[in-house]
Amino acid sequence: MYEQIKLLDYLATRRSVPAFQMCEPGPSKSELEDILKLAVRVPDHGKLAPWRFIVYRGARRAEIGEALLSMALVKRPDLSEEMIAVERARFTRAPVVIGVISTASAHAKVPEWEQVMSAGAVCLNLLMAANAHGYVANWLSEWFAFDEEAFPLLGIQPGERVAGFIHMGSTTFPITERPRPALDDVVTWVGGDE
Ligand SMILES: Cc1cc2nc3c(=O)[nH]c(=O)nc-3n(C[C@H](O)[C@H](O)[C@H](O)COP(=O)(O)O)c2cc1C
Repeated sequence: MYEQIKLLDYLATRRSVPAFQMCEPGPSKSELEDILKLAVRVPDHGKLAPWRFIVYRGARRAEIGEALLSMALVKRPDLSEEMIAVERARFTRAPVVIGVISTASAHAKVPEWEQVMSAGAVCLNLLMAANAHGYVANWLSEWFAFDEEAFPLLGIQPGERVAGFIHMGSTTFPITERPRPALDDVVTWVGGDE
């Protein structure tokens, strides 16, 4: 499992697992505290900590799913049975969901863009910290990350934005690789020699 391997091997094989392939157990509260302590160790211009966490656990996850389903049905009363089940299960696929909330705002010295990117770094760090504790994880957003009508339900304040909902748990599925970009497609070399 991930917690036993060398950093280089980890980075070369790290993968997310789809939330619907997750199961119990998820991290305990004390493991989550350890995971969150690791996650906040990110580059953060100005030491503003322009992000915060909302940890969704236990029975409340099912209540949130029911409420999201009600909201989805108001927008799309013709939702298929399959999508009704999907909406209902949004927060119960994984044992733990952590909302990474960007609190970025205008600042005299630190561009808001940099504050937002720091929240993205927190999300990746959360995936890695979960893996280091033996759990699988996935960084999702989904429609309610962009629908401010859902924010009160999720505990998100006006003006805040969702960097991601990080799902964590265990899995019985094999973790498969996915295609990665070819370096030639994404790298421009400037200067240097062979
Ligand atoms: C900001 C962000 C939001 C994402 N939201 C979703 C989503 O809502 N639904 C989805 O299926 N995948 C979403 N993904 C992609 C998943 O994280 C996907 O499983 C991931 O790209 C797998 O990559 P990895 O195996 O390298 O971790 C999102 C990724 C990012 C970076």
